[in-house]
Amino acid sequence: MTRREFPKGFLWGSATAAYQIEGSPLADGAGASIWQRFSHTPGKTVNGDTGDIACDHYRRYADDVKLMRELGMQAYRFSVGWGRVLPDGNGRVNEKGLGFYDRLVDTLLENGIEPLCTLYHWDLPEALDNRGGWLNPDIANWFADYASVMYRKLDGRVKKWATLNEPWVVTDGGYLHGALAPGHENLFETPIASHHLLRAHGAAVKAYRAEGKNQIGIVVNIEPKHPASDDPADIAATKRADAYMNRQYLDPIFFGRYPGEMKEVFGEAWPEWPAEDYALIQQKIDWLGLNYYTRGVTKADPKAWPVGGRNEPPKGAVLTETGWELFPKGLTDTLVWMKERYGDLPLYVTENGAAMKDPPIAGGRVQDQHRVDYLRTHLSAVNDAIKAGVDVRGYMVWSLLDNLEWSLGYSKTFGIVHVDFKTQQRTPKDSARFYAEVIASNGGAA
Ligand SMILES: OC[C@@H]1[C@@H](O)[C@H](O)[C@@H](O)c2[nH]c(CCc3ccccc3)c[n+]21
Repeated sequence: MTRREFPKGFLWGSATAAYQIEGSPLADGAGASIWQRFSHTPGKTVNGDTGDIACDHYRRYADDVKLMRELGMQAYRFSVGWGRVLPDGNGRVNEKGLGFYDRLVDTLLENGIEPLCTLYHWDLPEALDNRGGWLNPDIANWFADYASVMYRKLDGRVKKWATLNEPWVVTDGGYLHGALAPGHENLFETPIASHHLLRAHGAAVKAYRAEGKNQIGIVVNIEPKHPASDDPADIAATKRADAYMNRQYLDPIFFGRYPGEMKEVFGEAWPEWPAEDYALIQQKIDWLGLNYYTRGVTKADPKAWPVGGRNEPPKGAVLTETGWELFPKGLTDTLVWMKERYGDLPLYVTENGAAMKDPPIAGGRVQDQHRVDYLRTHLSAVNDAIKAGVDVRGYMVWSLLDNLEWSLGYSKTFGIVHVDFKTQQRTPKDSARFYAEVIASNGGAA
């Protein structure tokens, strides 16, 4: 194994999201989310799986934090269920819901683990969706008011905030293709939801500047896009795919404008927005989170709506269980690209991991060598970006636990810790043991 030096103080942790692990979606006065409704809608998730129980983390959080400590975790990226704290989405605060996150943060700190808090990881309160949700311009204020409740309660103990997790997935999955909650398939709604997500992000950052004393950023998913061939149609489709996924959200935040290709992608469905929106969206942020899993290879295809290009991994590509090509170099390239395009602000890899066909537990072990190999190659890729001068400050593996993989239910497992959903028994996989060594050696074991 080659020794890989990571900077002193590099932050090693794991990531999860509320609806994917907590269970107890309506406990203690919590308001239902759009994922509660979506997962209970027949046909929307594999096997009709829901987050009713998930990893039962709402009740088992103390044991899960103990497990993080045993693995040597230094940080934990979690998300807050908006509806748990504000059952109607705005207005009255549910103290019991807020109390869960208060206790979770204290338990993390007591175990020497830094909490990183994501305010929105896809589980919009149903009550707000009933008022238009991300299609209602008022949501920027609803989100900022909710964010302020969380800042007042947790800021100081939480020193790194993220407003949104992956606005691209929220809109592409939830408003364009309908694969994710709230399940809309509407070309005209999609850019409106995107724009309101960005305005909500800006409003929450602005609210943070009024009362927060630490750092706030945003988490985006980025896939480097490569043309399937040097056919000009493939190259043009690749540019559109890159704009649509990789630049659509960070360009407005850093440059106050959308990529020029967006008009091509959405055509008559692409709206114009007033200058004051861009001023709100362009609030200065302190750090950027990158969720990296794979690259995209784009083949021109007029039927592949709305980009006019479909993803086509090359022949012979090795794929994970979710069909994503193993391409660790894309992680290096993306980190370098983010620094070069958006500036030298602190970057965190806020998600990286893989769904693999894990072998069954045998003798208390899950020998997930494929996942160990995935982590090793991607950690090496992070190290290459650091050596290239990128200010990468931490890495959160996705995910701590096997959990509800959204519409794919429990059929796909990303955890470094196996969860038996019948008994709720946690079993660290070989990848957890490997990751514990990586942390203990500050990357040396990678
Ligand atoms: O799919 C694995 C994880 C999810 O479980 C996380 O909640 C989510 O933040 C997340 N994002 C991505 C990459 C973007 C993506 C998500 C879903 C489908 C296709 C691409 C992968 N993941």
